[in-house]
Amino acid sequence: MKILIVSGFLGAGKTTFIKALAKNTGCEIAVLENEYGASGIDGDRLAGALADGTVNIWEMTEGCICCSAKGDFAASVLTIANAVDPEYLVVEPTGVGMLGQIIQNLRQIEYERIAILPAITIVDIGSWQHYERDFPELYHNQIREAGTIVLSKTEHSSAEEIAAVQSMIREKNSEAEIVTDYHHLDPSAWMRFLNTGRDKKEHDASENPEALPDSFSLENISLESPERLILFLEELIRGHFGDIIRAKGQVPSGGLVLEFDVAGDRYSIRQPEPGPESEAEAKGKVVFIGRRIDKRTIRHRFISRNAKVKIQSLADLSSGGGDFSWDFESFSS
Ligand SMILES: Nc1nc2c(ncn2[C@@H]2O[C@H](COP(=O)(O)OP(=O)(O)OP(=O)(O)O)[C@@H](O)[C@H]2O)c(=O)[nH]1
Repeated sequence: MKILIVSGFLGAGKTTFIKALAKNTGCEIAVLENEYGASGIDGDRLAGALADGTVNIWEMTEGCICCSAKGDFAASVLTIANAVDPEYLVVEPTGVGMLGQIIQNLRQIEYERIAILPAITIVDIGSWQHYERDFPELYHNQIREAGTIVLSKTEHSSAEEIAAVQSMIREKNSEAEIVTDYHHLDPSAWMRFLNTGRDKKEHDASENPEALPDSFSLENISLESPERLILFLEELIRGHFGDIIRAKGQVPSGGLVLEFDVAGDRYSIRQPEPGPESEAEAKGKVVFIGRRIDKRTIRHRFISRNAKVKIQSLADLSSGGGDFSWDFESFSS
């Protein structure tokens, strides 16, 4: 089993890239997601996009895979190797995972049958300056420790914008291959992400990230109509609910189930690709990551039936604790 880590900051485009990788290589791929907050959002999106069932997906929501003190991550990878043994295991850390620590954790279980490939880091061309300024330790760690850097959201970027981000990357990592437009790669070129041979780089697991944001999630919620969702997201990107860096989810809205994403200061809404869960069964699940999140106001914007609320301090999560959840009634009292 070969392990490929696809890292990148919150909302950079990791899940989108993994979908494209699975489709374009046609290889047997399993995915291990480290998610925060409401479970199943990325898993549902991958399952919907790859509905033919050729990909196995697991989620770990109760801990950070950077944390070497907890053996859960390495143990989960070993279990997948022993029980399923896919040709490739793609690991998607949370956007606030320290890449050097994740690779060092995996080193403990590397042997002839488990090979770690050089990691990929996705860099969002529209947000790198902002995130590099606010989270330099974390951001630079993800760039320094990667073997390949893939730029995302470059469709409307100028040559100067691409050159500027390339020069920032080169200062931190002079050896990584930089892929500037993965959406237009030849099908044969996709295999180079998987045919790289083992990772030979030295990795630094000693670094610690700066204070991390918190996460707040709600499940079993809905909205009256699609218009309500638009109004809510407009308020969100204007900062009405705190300093939200990333939000995503799916919400039954009137007669439709809608999927939304907020990354940086932009939002998008779409209908989910058909997956294993039918529209009628689809439950509302939303997660917000940021600082000073106005949880009460957010909660009041949604209609809730036995809503499940979960709050995680991502900083505590990195050291293996700080995760708690309770039902809607006890939250309101
Ligand atoms: N235009 C454009 N949008 C993209 C691209 N990659 C990702 N996106 C959009 O960016 C948003 C976030 O993408 P995801 O793939 O969910 O990002 P992620 O890194 O997996 O997010 P987290 O796991 O929450 O950190 C979604 O709305 C995607 O459709 C890209 O290359 N171009």
